[in-house]
Amino acid sequence: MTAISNVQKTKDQLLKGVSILKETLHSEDDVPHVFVVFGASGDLAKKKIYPTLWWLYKDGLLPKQTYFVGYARSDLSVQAVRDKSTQYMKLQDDEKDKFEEFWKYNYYVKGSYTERTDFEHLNQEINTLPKGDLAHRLFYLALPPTVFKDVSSNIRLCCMGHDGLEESTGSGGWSRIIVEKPFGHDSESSDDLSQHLSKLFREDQIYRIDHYLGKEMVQNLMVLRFGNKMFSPLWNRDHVQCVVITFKEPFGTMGRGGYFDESGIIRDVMQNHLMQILSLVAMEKPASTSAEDIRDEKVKVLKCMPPLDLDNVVVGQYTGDPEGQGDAKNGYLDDPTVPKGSVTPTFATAVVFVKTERWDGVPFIMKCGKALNERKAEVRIQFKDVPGDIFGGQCKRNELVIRVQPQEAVYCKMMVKAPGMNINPEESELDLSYGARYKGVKMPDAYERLILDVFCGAQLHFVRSDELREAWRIFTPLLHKLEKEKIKPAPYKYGSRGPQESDDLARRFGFIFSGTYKWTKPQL
Ligand SMILES: NC(=O)C1=CN([C@@H]2O[C@H](COP(=O)(O)OP(=O)(O)OC[C@H]3O[C@@H](n4cnc5c(N)ncnc54)[C@H](OP(=O)(O)O)[C@@H]3O)[C@@H](O)[C@H]2O)C=CC1
Ligand SMILES: O=C1O[C@H](COP(=O)(O)O)[C@@H](O)[C@H](O)[C@H]1O
Repeated sequence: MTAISNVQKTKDQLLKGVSILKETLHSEDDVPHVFVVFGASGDLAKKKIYPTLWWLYKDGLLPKQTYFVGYARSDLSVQAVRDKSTQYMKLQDDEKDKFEEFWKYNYYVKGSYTERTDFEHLNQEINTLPKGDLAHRLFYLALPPTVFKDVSSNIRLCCMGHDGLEESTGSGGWSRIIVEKPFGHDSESSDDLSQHLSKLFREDQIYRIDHYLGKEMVQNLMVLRFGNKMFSPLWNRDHVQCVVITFKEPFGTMGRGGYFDESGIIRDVMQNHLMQILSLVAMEKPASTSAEDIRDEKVKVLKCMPPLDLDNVVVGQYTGDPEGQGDAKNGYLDDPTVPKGSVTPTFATAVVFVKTERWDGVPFIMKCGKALNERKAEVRIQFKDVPGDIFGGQCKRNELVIRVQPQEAVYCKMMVKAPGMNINPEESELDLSYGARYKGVKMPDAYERLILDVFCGAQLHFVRSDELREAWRIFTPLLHKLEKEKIKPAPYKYGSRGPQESDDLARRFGFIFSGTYKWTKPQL
C-alpha cells in the first residue's frame, strides 16, 4: 500500500512539474517559437533532434505555436526528413493523428552554410510564418565543426529577428543558439570558437549541449549529495579511497571510424561527459540551485585540477575477435574509413586529482571505451577499509554506485551479518533500482530535457565557456603529446573489458576489485 501510494505521489509530483512548465511556456505571450535545425539531413537530426521535437510536441510540452524549420544543403523536403526520422520516433498506434499534425508545423529550406543570401532566404521563410517576424528563434547546429563559424556568423547577420537588432525594440522575440560538441579540438581551437561566438552572441544566448547533463542520474547527483545528511560527512579524502567514473559501449565505430578517428575517445567522451560528471561529484555545495551558482562551483573544481600526466593514463584500441559475431570480428583498423596504422585511442583510462582541501590525494579514475563487454555508465565511490578490523580481513570496502545507464540505480555495497546462527560478515547492498521503485514513471530522454530547457531559457544543464576552457586546459597537453609522439595504444579484444594495463593502473591508484560480490536481483 505504502509503495503504491509513494509511486502515485511521485507521479503527481512529476505531473505538477509538467503543468508548471506548461504554464511558464504557454503564459509567455502569443509570440510563436521557431526551431531551426541546421543539418536537418544528417544523422543527429534524424536520430535525436526530430524524434525529441516530436516527443515534446506530443506530450504538449512545447509552446502553443511552435514551427520547425529544417535547413541543409541537400535537396530534401519535409516528407524526406520525415521518412528518415520516423523509425527513431517510437510512434504508437494511437498517435497517428497527432503525428500528422506535428508534420504540418514543419518546413524545409535548402541552402548552403556559407552564402549570406541563403540565410537571408531562410529569414524570409521564417518571416512568412504567422507572426514569424516577431518569433522567438532557436537555432540548433546539428553540424560538423568545420561549418560552425560560417553558420553562426550568418545566423547573426541574417536570422536573429528582433534579438539581432542593436537596440531592442521591446516588441519581438529572443534568439538562442544551441551548439553540439565538439567545442573545438584543443585549448587553442576551443578558445578561437568561443571568441568567435562571444563576438556574435551574449553568453545567455549560447547553449552548449553536453547531453550527459540531461540524464536523470547525472541530474540526480545534486540531490543525492546536497539533499541527504548521511553522505556529506563521508564525501571527502578522509573516507573516500577513490572515485571511478566509467563509460562503456559494447559496439565499435560501425563504419563511421573516419569521423571518430579525428577525435578519439578522450575528446569524444572523457573531456566532456566524464569531466562534467566529475565536477558534479567533486564540487562544493553551491549557494543556491541557480545556473550560475552551480556552474561557478563546477568551474572551481576544474581550476583545482592539474593537467593530465601521461604516466597516469592508459590508452587502448580494439582489435577484432575472430570468434565474435558480426561487427565484433572487425578491429578498429579493419574499418575502411579509418586511416591505415591509426593510433587513435578507442579506450582510455586516466587518473586525475582535484587539489582541494576536500579531495587532495584522492584519485579520480575516469575510464571510457568502445567495443567493450557491456553498455554502462556509472560513478563508483570506493570507500577506505574499515580501520581496526575485528573480522579477520573478511570485510570488503563499501562502494556507493550511481548507475547512470542502463537501468538507473543507486546502490551501496555494504557488509551485513550473514543471516543465520553465526556472526559472519557477508557482502550485500542497499539497492535503489529505479525500475522497481518508480515503476511506470516515464524517464525523459536527455535531449528532451535539454531542448525544453532551451525553450525555457534555463542554462543550468549547459556548459559555460569558462568550464570549457578549463576542461581543455586539463586535456590539451596530453592530447598533443599522444599525437606528436604517436603513442601506440594497447590492443584489447572487441567485447573484452579493455586492456589489462587499465586494471593495473586503477590498482596502482588504490582501487580494489575483490571479485567476490554477487548481486541477487530482487524478486518483487
Ligand atoms: N540496483 C541494481 O540494479 C544493482 C545491480 N547490481 C549489479 O550487480 C553486478 C555487480 O555489481 P558491481 O557493483 O559491478 O560489483 P563488482 O564488484 O562485480 O564490480 C566492481 C567493479 O569492478 C570492476 N571489475 C570487474 N572485473 C574486474 C577485474 N577483473 N579487475 C578489476 N576490476 C574489475 C568493474 O568495472 P568494469 O566496468 O571495468 O568492468 C566494476 O566497476 C553489476 O552488474 C551491477 O549492475 C548490483 C547492485 C544493485
Ligand atoms: O557523445 C557521445 O555519446 C554517445 C553515447 O551516448 P549515450 O547517451 O548513448 O550514452 C557515444 O556513442 C558517442 O560516441 C559520443 O560522441
